[in-house]
Amino acid sequence: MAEGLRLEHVSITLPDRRQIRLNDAIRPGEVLSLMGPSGSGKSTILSALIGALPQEIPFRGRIILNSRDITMLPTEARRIGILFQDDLLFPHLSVGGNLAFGLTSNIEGRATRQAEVNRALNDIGLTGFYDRDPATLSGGQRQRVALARVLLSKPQALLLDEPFSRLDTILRQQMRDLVFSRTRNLPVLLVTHDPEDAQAAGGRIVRLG
Ligand SMILES: Nc1ncnc2c1ncn2[C@@H]1O[C@H](COP(=O)(O)OP(=O)(O)OP(=O)(O)O)[C@@H](O)[C@H]1O
Repeated sequence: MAEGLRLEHVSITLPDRRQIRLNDAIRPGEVLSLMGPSGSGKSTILSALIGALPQEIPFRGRIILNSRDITMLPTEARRIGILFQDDLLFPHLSVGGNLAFGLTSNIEGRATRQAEVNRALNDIGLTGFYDRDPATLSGGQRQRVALARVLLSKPQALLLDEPFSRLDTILRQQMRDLVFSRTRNLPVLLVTHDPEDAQAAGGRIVRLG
């Protein structure tokens, strides 16, 4: 398989000497759910994938994204997006300003950037939110903005780190639908404690620990 995210013979040794081993591939449009008890190494795997593993945690194996070996690349060159439980927005910028922030280097011209951000906001049901102060957003709206931000960065793979766990039941369902419908062309790795998240994702489940 050339397209997608491959973890080839990945082995990570945790500080207490436990080993995590993964040899798997996620196709574009597939969601692989990673489950396991607290401390089993789920966040450590995400750190390894984005290239942010602490020096003291040894990593072996290769990470291949769309045929490109990204194992040794710095975080910003990997083209992997990540959505967290609690995404932080710059408080001194508007919602639109936050979203435009990451675009400055690759899209020329203020009007073009603004149009691109407005398209992204429309796409996630936040039409007219460009000038809003992030402090006035609800938890669900913040998660939508975080989703728009990660999609605007045009990742080739997406990691989801418990992105639904702070939301109430109804919002959670809506956010799952939104995330999975907007990421159909990407390989997605979902870290979750919630079996319902994994069920909604509809893909395979890998258990750690
Ligand atoms: N930088 C570090 N220094 C020391 N220990 C670490 C470091 N990073 C992770 N660990 C340890 O590695 C183990 C795995 O942690 P990790 O955060 O990956 O687990 P997790 O499955 O994501 O847990 P949770 O579900 O609680 O988020 C834990 O025992 C943790 O204490």
